Amino acid sequence: MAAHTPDRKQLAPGRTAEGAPGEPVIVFDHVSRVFGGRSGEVTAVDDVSLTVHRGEVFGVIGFSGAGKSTLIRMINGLEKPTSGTVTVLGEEVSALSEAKLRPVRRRIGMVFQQFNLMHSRTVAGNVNYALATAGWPKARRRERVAELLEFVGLAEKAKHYPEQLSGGQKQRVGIARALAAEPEILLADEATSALDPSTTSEVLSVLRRVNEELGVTIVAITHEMEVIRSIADRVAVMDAGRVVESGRVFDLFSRTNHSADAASFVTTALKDRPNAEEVARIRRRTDGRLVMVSLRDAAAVSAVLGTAGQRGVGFEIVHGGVSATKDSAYGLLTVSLTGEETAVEDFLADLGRAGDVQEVQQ
Ligand SMILES: Nc1ncnc2c1ncn2[C@@H]1O[C@H](COP(=O)(O)OP(=O)(O)OP(=O)(O)O)[C@@H](O)[C@H]1O
Repeated sequence: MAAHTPDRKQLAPGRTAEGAPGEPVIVFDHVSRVFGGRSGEVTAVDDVSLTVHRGEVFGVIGFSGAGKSTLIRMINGLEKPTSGTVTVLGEEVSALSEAKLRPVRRRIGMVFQQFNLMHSRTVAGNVNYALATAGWPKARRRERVAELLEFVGLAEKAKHYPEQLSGGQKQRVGIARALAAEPEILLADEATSALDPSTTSEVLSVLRRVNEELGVTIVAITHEMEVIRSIADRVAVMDAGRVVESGRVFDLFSRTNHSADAASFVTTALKDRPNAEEVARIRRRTDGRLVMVSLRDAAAVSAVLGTAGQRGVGFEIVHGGVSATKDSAYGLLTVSLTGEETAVEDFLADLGRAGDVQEVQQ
């Protein structure tokens, strides 16, 4: 991609050498969006403040209706806040007229759940059209189209029409088109929600390369935990318009003490936590004390579990799972502990130093 991107390194350097995030590129400051309707008002986004830094992949996750689409649409000015400000690449987009928004929008690409390709144009034609719209001179477009299709692995499909492609291939064309004019930010609106699991991973790996190789900042909204797990650095969990939890992906997945609002989403989405029905089933066959232990440091937790026998504590792993995020493995085990109360207390204190421990309440 170097041919037309001589200043790409200065433009979008991604993280610094030390791994610290770049400067803020998207800032939501106390943003609310209220829609009026016949059946009353809906607060789609409710007092959201968050910052996305250059070079990161920021995920926004939540159930349908949580306000994710409204939030992402405010980044490129397709939606305006009712109150608060949205600043993107240094411009307060929430205050800009359509005409003044145009140059900012050129620096932001977008991919959609339903791909939104033009069916009467070939794959190359779709990408070329985006370049033409962005004002690229004809002489430079052909080479740029080839470069983009090469990047998304579809060089040999240039002359095909969208209907001849699989869902994953269509979305890769969507990504090539979104990257055409060298955006600094890419917005992905449920980019993999229409795809099956294998094509989802193919598209996610292209998005990861867009971030890592081109240094493009990505905001991905999704209801799929898998998307967050595999590409995001940080995540905000939305519920009823509010951000109920945010932070590094690993921290969110490995924590047991979620706020009440976030807990309902997180426990539903993460299968390593027993739901109420599973807890009831476990309780029927064990009368031990049930605790959830996060494996932030699996070796440390294993070392403590290994001392159980000699301390007179019996333990059984009754539920759990270990998965990989973008950076590392995390896991959550539910164990049933039996033995003298003081021995169990003592053991739990050590376990709490190795991991994050929470008593199962239900
Ligand atoms: N233009 C609109 N007019 C009225 N209400 C709207 C409008 N857009 C969104 N809403 C309402 O705002 C709330 C949040 O919707 P939004 O689409 O942002 O959520 P979401 O998390 O993206 O959900 P989904 O994945 O289903 O799109 C919903 O209650 C929705 O009905």
